Amino acid sequence: MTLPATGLLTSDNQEPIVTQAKSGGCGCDSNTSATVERDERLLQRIAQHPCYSEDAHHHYARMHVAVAPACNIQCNYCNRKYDCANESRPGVVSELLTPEEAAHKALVIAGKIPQMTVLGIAGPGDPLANPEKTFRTFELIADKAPDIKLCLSTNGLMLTEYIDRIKQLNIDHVTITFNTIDPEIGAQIYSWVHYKRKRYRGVEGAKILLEKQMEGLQALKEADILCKVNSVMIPGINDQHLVEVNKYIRENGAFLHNIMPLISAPEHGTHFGLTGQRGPSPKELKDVQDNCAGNMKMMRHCRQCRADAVGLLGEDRSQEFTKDKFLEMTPEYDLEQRATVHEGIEKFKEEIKVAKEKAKASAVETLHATSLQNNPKILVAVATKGGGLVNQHFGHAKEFQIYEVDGNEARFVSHRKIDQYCQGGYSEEATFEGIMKAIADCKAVLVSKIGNCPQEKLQEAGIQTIEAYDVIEKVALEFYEQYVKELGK
Ligand SMILES: C[S@@+](CC[C@H](N)C(=O)[O-])C[C@H]1O[C@@H](n2cnc3c(N)ncnc32)[C@H](O)[C@@H]1O
Ligand code: SF4
Ligand code: SF4
Repeated sequence: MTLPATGLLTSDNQEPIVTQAKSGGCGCDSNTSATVERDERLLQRIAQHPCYSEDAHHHYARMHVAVAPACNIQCNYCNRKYDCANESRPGVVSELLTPEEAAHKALVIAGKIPQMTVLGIAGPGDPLANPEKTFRTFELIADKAPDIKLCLSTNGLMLTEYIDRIKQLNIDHVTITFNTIDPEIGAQIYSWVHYKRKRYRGVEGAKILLEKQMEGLQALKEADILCKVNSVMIPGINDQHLVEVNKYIRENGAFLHNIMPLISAPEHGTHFGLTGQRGPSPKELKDVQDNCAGNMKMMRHCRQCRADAVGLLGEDRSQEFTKDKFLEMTPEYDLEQRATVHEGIEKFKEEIKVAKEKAKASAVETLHATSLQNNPKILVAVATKGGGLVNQHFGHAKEFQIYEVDGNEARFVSHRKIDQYCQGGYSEEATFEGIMKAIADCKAVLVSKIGNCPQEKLQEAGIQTIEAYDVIEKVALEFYEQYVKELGK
């Protein structure tokens, strides 16, 4: 059965909505049950994928294996030669692996981090410009670890050539980077495209790439493979145009749109880094995401990971599994043990759902009881180590998750990286300034604990601190109740 890849997911940041099928006259509606079944199946396909499901990203981890060094195009924002072990950025990788090493690493990590459910190949180059290494890696892993979902991220140039192989290997999630649907704009983003042994530049190259990407998207739809589209937002080049890209991909079967900010610094040695092309501000990014969100589901929790990232999104454990370390480790992959861990996570997710619903009902009631005419929206910053909980000390956070809260819901909207406040007594003044900049538009910070000094400083800046160890949405909505009560006085 070929599923329509869109249509079920129209609400931003929601999991698939069970659509209301039109009821037939007899009251017994086979359409409804077919739709429910389809939605259920779709839910199952993404429920444990931290990138395709915002909800899953609190609980499940992914890993990338860096087996694909070569690329068949040159994007003006990419330089795979620059490496920094502490930096999390696409294309960055500390060491390349052979398929055998990658499979060994995957099995080691599947044992040590059983919540790791997805293995992706996302470079450092293009997986489909390195087909033998890519597919060999997938084959080895599919054979030994059948419960791990396979995923790949490509510029799309060679997608149609390998679609059968992708389908055969049961790769259920494919990402295409689609920065534009206009070759004139493409000419400003790609310096060359290498196709069928010839190098094309300018509009000619961008046109070939675009045609192949469009064909690739169609092929994924026909093969019933879930497709996420990445678009790098480049102010002054494609920022205004991304709504059109969004419309095109939505109409052509993409499941999810991930608009990511351009990362560009002179020291990265990219064309854009050297020409001073800036990336978007968080507000510019959110505005474009919001403009597209009416149309389709947007991904807002992407962390723009390294090509060898390991762990929950937002935590990078790649340095624990460098080649010298993981080659010494014996794989302890245990299918049953992993299934038990996943069952536990699913049960926990259910509990969180119940807590969220209760908090929501209470917030709606409180809002009604106030004299407020509107339903004000506020932002709160959350320190979390995962699990969908407020559970991290202010001083240990390396990022804050930002939730938009109103009287109906608390909704994840973005994450903001910060330098950790606790530096053992050094440069805390400087890091606090950075933190303030990152969360200046938030009304509260939700943390498991916070020291007196930063708490007072936040208060002076008009940001409240809430200490809690509980479900994020619950804490956020409880704060909201308190906030509207004050506002309504
Ligand atoms: C490193 S690429 C690997 C996969 C594949 N070659 C591709 O480009 O889709 C993974 C993602 O990172 C994005 N990316 C690479 N460099 C970037 C940068 N400097 N800023 C923002 N995104 C970047 C790419 O556009 C792509 O969506
Ligand atoms: S396609 Fe991917 S790997 Fe190739 S240059 Fe662009 S971002 Fe880099
Ligand atoms: S780069 Fe984004 S989509 Fe890819 S693994 Fe990281 S969070 Fe997921």
